[in-house]
Amino acid sequence: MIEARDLRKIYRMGSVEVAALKGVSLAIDDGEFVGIMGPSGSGKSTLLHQLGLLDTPTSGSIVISGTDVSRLDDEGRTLFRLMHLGYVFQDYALVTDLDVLENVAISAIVRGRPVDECYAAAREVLERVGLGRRLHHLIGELSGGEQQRVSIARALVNTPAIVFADEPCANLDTENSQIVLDLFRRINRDLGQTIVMVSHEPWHMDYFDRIVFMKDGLLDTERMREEGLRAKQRMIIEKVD
Ligand SMILES: Nc1ncnc2c1ncn2[C@@H]1O[C@H](COP(=O)(O)OP(=O)(O)OP(=O)(O)O)[C@@H](O)[C@H]1O
Repeated sequence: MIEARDLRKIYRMGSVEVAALKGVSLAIDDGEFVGIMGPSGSGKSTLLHQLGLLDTPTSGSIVISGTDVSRLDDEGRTLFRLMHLGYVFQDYALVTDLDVLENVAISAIVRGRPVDECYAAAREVLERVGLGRRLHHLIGELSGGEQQRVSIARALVNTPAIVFADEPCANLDTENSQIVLDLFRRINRDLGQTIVMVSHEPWHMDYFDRIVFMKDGLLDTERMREEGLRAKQRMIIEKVD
């Protein structure tokens, strides 16, 4: 589904250069729920932004569903994002002048689908995230957790190949974070939705199929090996119990 090779990203600010990614290669399979974790400043968001075509790497290649997206021009990237990818951000990024249903439907409308079909799809996906009774509420009338569920519905309405989520629980309390994570887990299991999510909360680890640990702009392979062993041990202990 996603194959990234030797991704490097250097941010330049005047004469200062920050190497945020120093050669990251990874593959993500169809239907995986992958967490990107690691300390602050390790390059998690930068990696997500490159994989999600929200930014362009300094070098390296990314192939998504067989398309070498690193070769696309700006227009091609915009179109690819629109047709194949969905996004959930920590600040929800919803349109406050529109109601819940419109916020989700508009994402399908801009893709050129017939308007009736877009509203039907928006209703269906809002039911799925448990907001079927909030269709005509304005965004300001919803809790943070509900707003994040609207943005998840918006990300899903076009049945994207991959949903990218950058710290979607950063502004939520534990209870709402749990609701959002349970929802992601359910969407992943029921729809086979591929999800790539950045998080820095250790308790989120239980929700992911696999975790990509970052450290100082590189994959933290040592940590990944340790966590893999820990998971294996847990499985053995559960079997013995
Ligand atoms: N637009 C930018 N311009 C310059 N430097 C940047 C930019 N974005 C990120 N960086 C730098 O790149 C490095 C990686 O940042 P990134 O945001 O990817 O880390 P992160 O692991 O997501 O951190 P956090 O958990 O704090 O969000 C950091 O040193 C950061 O200061």
